[in-house]
Amino acid sequence: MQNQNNFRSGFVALIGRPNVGKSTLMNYLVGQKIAIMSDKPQTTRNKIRGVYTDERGQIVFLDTPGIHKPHSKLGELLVQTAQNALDEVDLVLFLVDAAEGMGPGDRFIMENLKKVKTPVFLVVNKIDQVHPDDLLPLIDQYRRLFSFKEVVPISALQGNNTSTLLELILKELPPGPQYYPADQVTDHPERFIVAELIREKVLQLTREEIPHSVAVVVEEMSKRANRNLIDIRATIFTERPSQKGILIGKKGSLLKEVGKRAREELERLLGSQIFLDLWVKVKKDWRNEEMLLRQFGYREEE
Ligand SMILES: Nc1nc2c(ncn2[C@@H]2O[C@H](COP(=O)(O)OP(=O)(O)OP(=O)(O)O)[C@@H](O)[C@H]2O)c(=O)[nH]1
Repeated sequence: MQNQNNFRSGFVALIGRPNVGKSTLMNYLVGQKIAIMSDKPQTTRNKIRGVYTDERGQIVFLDTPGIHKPHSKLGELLVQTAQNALDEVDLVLFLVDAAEGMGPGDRFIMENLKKVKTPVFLVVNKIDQVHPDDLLPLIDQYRRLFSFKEVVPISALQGNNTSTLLELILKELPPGPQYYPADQVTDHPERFIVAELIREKVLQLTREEIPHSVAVVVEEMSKRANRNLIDIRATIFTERPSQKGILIGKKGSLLKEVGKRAREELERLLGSQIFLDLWVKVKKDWRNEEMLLRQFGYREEE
């Protein structure tokens, strides 16, 4: 039984330029291979979470979209989301890349952070790639521009100093409840990737018959206790009933094929057995409604 009085919990936003290692850190801390890592920037575009739990407390990580200068209405929405997220959390982790050094993107983020009241930790990642002598001058550079509550150098890839980071985070969080069961995979980064992957299979199999406006929402994603199996329930939204018919196909054959291809690829990607439950629904004019945009994960238009 956890001691309710000492148990701490709260929400922590992870921010940083693309490629600084946010997903790697989340994966390391949460202990599962969840977010897809890649060398391509902007793989994690929407607001997503990982949950870390131990006997001391629970940290709910919000992997906010990168704060960058917006180019479209949806882009603005994205930056606004990031900004709102930062105001609502208990702590902000600002991740930077020790090997890359400080860039204009970092300065832009620090300018935005000045508008936020939440305490900020500077997390200097990829220290395995720099000489220790170069670390202090780099940290000084950041410190001159912003007043950080803590500065923690780490290697998310190798796990160096990550336990210190956890300790400092937990110290910063208020006493609170356990929001999520310890073994639940919920609202994880891969939801977005799962949705994108299903959408890709739909487009591959339907060609011109289904327009690119088709949207996929992952409604539920949970890991079965003590088993390497993830249950995923997802809905494919089309604009017209006729498209729904096409997507389902004769006796459900097309939908079945979409599900089969998506499942096989997801199993490879996530290294886990997948039970995929796919639905098709008609949602008229979803593109025009902001509410639905939210639901669909603030996806930026190509
Ligand atoms: N050497 C080294 N490489 C790292 C470390 N952390 C992350 N990387 C690498 O940096 C690259 C980007 O890492 P991600 O975790 O995908 O970065 P991200 O910040 O989540 O990127 P976006 O999702 O695009 O915003 C990957 O190739 C990682 O393997 C680290 O501590 N050391």
